[in-house]
Amino acid sequence: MITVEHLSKEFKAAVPKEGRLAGLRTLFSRDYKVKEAVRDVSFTIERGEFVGYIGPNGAGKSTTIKMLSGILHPTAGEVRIAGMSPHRERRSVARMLGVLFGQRTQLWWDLPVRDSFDILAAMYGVDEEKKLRRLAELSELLALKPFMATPVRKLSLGQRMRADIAAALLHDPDILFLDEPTIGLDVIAKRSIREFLHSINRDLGKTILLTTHDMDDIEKLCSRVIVINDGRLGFDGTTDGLRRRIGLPTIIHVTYRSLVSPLIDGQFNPDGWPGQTAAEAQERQWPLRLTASDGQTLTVECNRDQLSAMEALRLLEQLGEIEDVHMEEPDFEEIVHRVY
Ligand SMILES: Nc1ncnc2c1ncn2[C@@H]1O[C@H](COP(=O)(O)OP(=O)(O)OP(=O)(O)O)[C@@H](O)[C@H]1O
Repeated sequence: MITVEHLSKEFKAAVPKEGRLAGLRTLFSRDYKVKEAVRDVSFTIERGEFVGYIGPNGAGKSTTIKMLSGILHPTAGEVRIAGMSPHRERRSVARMLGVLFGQRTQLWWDLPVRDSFDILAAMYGVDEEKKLRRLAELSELLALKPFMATPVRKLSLGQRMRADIAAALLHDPDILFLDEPTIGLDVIAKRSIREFLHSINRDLGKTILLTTHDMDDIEKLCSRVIVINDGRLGFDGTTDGLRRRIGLPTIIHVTYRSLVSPLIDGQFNPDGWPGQTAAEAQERQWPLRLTASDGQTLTVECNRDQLSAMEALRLLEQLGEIEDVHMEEPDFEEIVHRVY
């Protein structure tokens, strides 16, 4: 559905001058600094995928989305949307795309929301009957009714974002590019937008590329994540794959009814685990690391790359009769920070 091959974008910016009339001299200067915002990025996205496109500030996310939607022309490389170039076949591609930049509205600030929808429908060639049907559906799903007659400047941020999402979907595009659709929203507004996005992906098969700094959005919505850092692609795979690659341990708290003490000096018995071979014990290849012991409760770290949760539990069972188990998966935000 979306193919990106060796995509790069350079920006030229005038080097600022200092001293008298600095602004004017910068304006007429021929000294440029080149910023490589996106460098040799390649990926493909299949129909119906929900992909997170993440990276730290200034990584090149918005620049990529602008190239994917034909707003910016790449310095090198190619983008294909359903086989078409968003730059050369802009009109045809625009019909397939809905784009949202959460930081900027595409609605008319002083006009009632309804009027903005009318203008957008006319721009996209959506006929009256289809427009009314789409608006009725979107208004129901995104609860737009109470503020359809309100000028955009008077909307709350959550209302404005819902109106902007409706605007991006008015012409029923197959693909959505969403740049920070939950920025600045409270927990409830975020949840309602997340649920809406999840349902249009799952039930209507919309292909979605989502850029956000909110790792909860990514974890809850995206099966796949692409990480970009300093313009370069750093990771492309599943969210689980990202967890495995970073290898932060799962923390397991086990409370025993009676503990067959595996501990000597606060460490696991160096003679090995029950069930461990002598050779494994000798090499001290402990599959779990003990981080705390408090009476009947042990806290251990388990590297899920080496050991599944079931295997870890089977081992822990051999130390005594288990009363309760609590597992803490590594925080996704923490994982992502390690990739940045
Ligand atoms: N029009 C422009 N002219 C010059 N430099 C630009 C321009 N647009 C973006 N840049 C630079 O390109 C780099 C990537 O910017 P981009 O907006 O794509 O990052 P981003 O990943 O979306 O960041 P953020 O998360 O902060 O929105 C930044 O260093 C930015 O300053």
